[in-house]
Amino acid sequence: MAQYSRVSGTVGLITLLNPPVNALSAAVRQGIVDTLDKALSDRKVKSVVICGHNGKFCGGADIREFSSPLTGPPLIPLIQGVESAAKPVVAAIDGVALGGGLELALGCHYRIAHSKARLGLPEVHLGLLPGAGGSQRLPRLIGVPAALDLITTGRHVTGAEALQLGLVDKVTDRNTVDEAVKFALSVADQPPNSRRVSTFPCPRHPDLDALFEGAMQRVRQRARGALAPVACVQAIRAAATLPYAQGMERERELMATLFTSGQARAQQYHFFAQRAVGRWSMPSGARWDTTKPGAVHKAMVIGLGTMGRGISVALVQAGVSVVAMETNEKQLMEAKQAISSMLERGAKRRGVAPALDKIRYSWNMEPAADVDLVIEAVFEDMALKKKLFQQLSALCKPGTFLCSNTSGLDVDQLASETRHPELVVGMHFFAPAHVMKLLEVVYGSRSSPQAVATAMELGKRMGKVSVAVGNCRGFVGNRMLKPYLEQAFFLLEEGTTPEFVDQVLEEFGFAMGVFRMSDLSGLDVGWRVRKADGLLNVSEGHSARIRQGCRYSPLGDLLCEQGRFGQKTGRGWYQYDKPGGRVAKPDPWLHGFLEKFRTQHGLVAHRIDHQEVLERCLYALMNEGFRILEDGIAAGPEDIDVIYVLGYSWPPHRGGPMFYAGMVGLQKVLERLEHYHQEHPDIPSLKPCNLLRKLVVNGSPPVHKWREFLKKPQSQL
Ligand SMILES: CCCCCCCCCCCCC/C=C/C(=O)SCCNC(=O)CCNC(=O)[C@H](O)C(C)(C)COP(=O)(O)OP(=O)(O)OC[C@H]1O[C@@H](n2cnc3c(N)ncnc32)[C@H](O)[C@@H]1OP(=O)(O)O
Repeated sequence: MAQYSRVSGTVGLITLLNPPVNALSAAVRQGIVDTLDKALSDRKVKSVVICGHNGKFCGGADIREFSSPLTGPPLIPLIQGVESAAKPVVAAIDGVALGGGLELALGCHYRIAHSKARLGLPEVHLGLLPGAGGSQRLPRLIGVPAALDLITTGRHVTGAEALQLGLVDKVTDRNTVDEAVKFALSVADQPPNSRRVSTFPCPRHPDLDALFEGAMQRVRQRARGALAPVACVQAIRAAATLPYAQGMERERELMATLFTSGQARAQQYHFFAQRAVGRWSMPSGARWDTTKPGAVHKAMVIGLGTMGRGISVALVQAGVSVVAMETNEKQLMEAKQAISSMLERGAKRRGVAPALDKIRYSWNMEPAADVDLVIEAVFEDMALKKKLFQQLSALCKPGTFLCSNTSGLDVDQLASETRHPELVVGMHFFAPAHVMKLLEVVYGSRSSPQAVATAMELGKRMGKVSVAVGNCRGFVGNRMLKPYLEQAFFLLEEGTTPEFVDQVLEEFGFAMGVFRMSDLSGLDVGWRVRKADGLLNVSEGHSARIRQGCRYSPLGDLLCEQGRFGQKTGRGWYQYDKPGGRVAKPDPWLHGFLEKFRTQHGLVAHRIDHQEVLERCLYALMNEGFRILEDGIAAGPEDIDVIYVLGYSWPPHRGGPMFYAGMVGLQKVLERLEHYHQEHPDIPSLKPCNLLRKLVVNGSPPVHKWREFLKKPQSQL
């Protein structure tokens, strides 16, 4: 709804009221129509201010309403009504003005913003475009290049940047509504005719064709296969080339296509899933809303390789004092330099001073005695980590949380080395740790709810989306990755090439196909893990393609034996112009090697098509996701999907693997898995999991109902 009052004698004040972000629900839209009517018909009112309750202007259209038939006054004519008002209307922008919220402000005749307010048109992240006139008014106000940037990236700008762009008329550090009222008094006598943005000509640009071509190329590269960014560019092109009314018609057409698309549904699901994972629970019955996190003022990071450096930066940027530790003095010095420059670059980007005084460096463990939390980020070696946890347990003050940045080792084993296993959790960061938004928080069988709450909260302070998951090999993300990688290797054995597999996966929307990714992260990483797992030993009398009773592809191991570790050695699944080179080129040597391998093992290459690559890689991965749900390692499909989109570059417009399984149809996923498992009975990951069967038997319910089919955890509280 919206509240109305008259202030300072002649200013009609409309306050949007819909906590927490004053989204433009049907009731709010009706409220605006009614209160604007009141203000315009009140003779004592000379000008109008629109603001939001509780320091937030407006978070945009109410996204929850998009999944049911639209009711209440539509937004486009409402904003048109504001713009055509005969009395000056001023938007007082505090907190946020996003999406429809900013579009409403663009319909006002003046915009006054707090310097720290955040303004933006983030609809592209919801699979939409700014469809309430935003795509037509913004370029008219700030020019085509700036509008292209804001609308296609969905990025937020501060009030200060908005002023530079010409998006707002004034910024203030004082009370925004008071300032807006003063401003409204000052313009009360000025007819708003010349202030209607829809009547502005779009600022000219010397080479529109080149500008739009470049923009189209960028969006297609950034989000392969996503419809919304392309539609955003098309809508802005309409603003630049057509009269306003025709531009609005084009905006409406493009929006109608997006609005009902599966991609929009997927991206809106992802929006709410990111928020839902914050409401975590553990099998013990412990929950986010009944557990208080411990205070973390000071933390220690042990091991300053790539991960440790990124974690240290993320902690410092979150305001935590850090002791960064590394035993090797040379590495410690290198790390210090690298961390300082990362902090300086980050501070420059955010327009603040670098908090270099928040971090100190140590080559020994002694400072651990005085910290609230330790994150170890040493080499992925269980024996090494165990020893470290023993030492920490003896050294730390009572109550210090001990966290491991392991990407898949057993958290319970680490906890069992300590005197207080309840204080131990996994904090699995993703590289680069100061950039990537995902954090897997891994609870072991003895982790206390408070330890989990502390890690979850710390992740949030670092600007991450934290997902609580159970303890198993690889946790959620890496456990699901295993069958996906395996399928890709098997497909090579059976007849295809790394280029074709990557092309299919990239067309699906992954930023990088599986082989390019493997070259980037280094083939030796998985090789070392397989060695530790005893997978490199061929049992006597058995084929090299069977290990531990299941089908196994030795291809990755054979490449490693040749020193082909990927980009860093200049050779891997592809060839590069030099070690460290980034441009992957098909490698005739590898094609020959694959042929030789097939001959050696009596394999006859067959034609593998696009569908088979996609289905075998993705359905095997989804199948493992269903197993993870069945095992209670993830509390719900949203947790898995958020992990995959934020940590494994699953395309957001496909929602995540579990959401995508629902989009494809669970029946179809089951049938195809059955088909492939029949063809390859020696690949257990292709055997459809029971939960998938159970969901299909129960009519393939939508993803938000799957939790009803999961085993209920037994509360032990
Ligand atoms: C037949 C077909 C016809 C088709 C034609 C159709 C034409 C239709 C025309 C309609 C035109 C509409 C055009 C406008 C579109 C939009 O405006 S889309 C929305 C754009 N806005 C956003 O994307 C902003 C989303 N929100 C945020 O980014 C953040 O929430 C925030 C505002 C920056 C606040 O962040 P923070 O303080 O961290 O809080 P959160 O935890 O994120 O949010 C708190 C709760 O509020 C919920 N929420 C936030 N925004 C919205 C929203 N816009 N709608 C609904 N709900 C919202 C959020 O989910 C949190 O709640 P919980 O999920 O319960 O935790």
